[in-house]
Amino acid sequence: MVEQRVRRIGVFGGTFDPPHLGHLVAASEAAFECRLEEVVFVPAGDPWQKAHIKVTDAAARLEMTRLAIGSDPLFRISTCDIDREGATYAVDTVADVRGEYEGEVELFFIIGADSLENLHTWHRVGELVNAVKFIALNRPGHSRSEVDTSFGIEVEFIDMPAVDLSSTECRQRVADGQPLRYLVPDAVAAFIADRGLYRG
Ligand SMILES: Nc1ncnc2c1ncn2[C@@H]1O[C@H](COP(=O)(O)OP(=O)(O)OP(=O)(O)O)[C@@H](O)[C@H]1O
Ligand SMILES: O=C(O)c1ccc[n+]([C@@H]2O[C@H](COP(=O)([O-])O)[C@@H](O)[C@H]2O)c1
Repeated sequence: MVEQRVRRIGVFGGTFDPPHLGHLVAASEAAFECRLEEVVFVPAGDPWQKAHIKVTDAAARLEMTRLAIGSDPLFRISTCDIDREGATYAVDTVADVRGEYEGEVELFFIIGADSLENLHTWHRVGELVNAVKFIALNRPGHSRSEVDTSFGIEVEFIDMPAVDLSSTECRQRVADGQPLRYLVPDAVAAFIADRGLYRG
């Protein structure tokens, strides 16, 4: 009997408002270092921890994420978090993405060091850490030592070439009339310009 290989899949959730080169490098490095056969980008429907800031509508963030990954065969999108009603919880993301595959898959949640520091505040985090392993990426200003791994989380740290860039900075640059050239894929910059996003 031929033994079935367990597929190794990365789950990369984010608000992606907008997606930028930090996200793409993080996904690519995680896939390479952890031998993932696919990375699923999952734009958040309702990122509840960002309720205090204005978040661009989900359809536009989804379209920008589609444009950002382009035709890269390693990347795909899941709309599960946008399709689900209510606050977006990673524990639901992981269950829904698992349901998109037939057979056994091993899921790895890709996360920046800044988000990892807040993991203890996430909804039903005990269930989440039992359901997935984490791949954590360095982010300027955040160090591994600040991460609490005491609650049973399995995490592999990857040292990617540091990208000192955030979606906040991208939005601010547009508001200030500065270019996004080479900070986001060209197609994303064109979409932002066409739609007049982030102009303040
Ligand atoms: N430059 C980066 N390097 C490494 N990880 C990143 C980087 N930017 C974002 N991430 C990670 O990608 C995931 C999704 O991030 P998100 O979409 O919130 O982008 P962001 O740049 O952090 O946005 P914002 O500035 O609006 O908070 C998070 O796990 C975050 O830590
Ligand atoms: O599950 C939670 O409670 C939870 C709280 C905050 C963030 N997340 C997830 O973390 C990912 C990155 O979120 P963000 O807000 O940094 O873009 C995205 O998939 C979110 O749904 C999840």
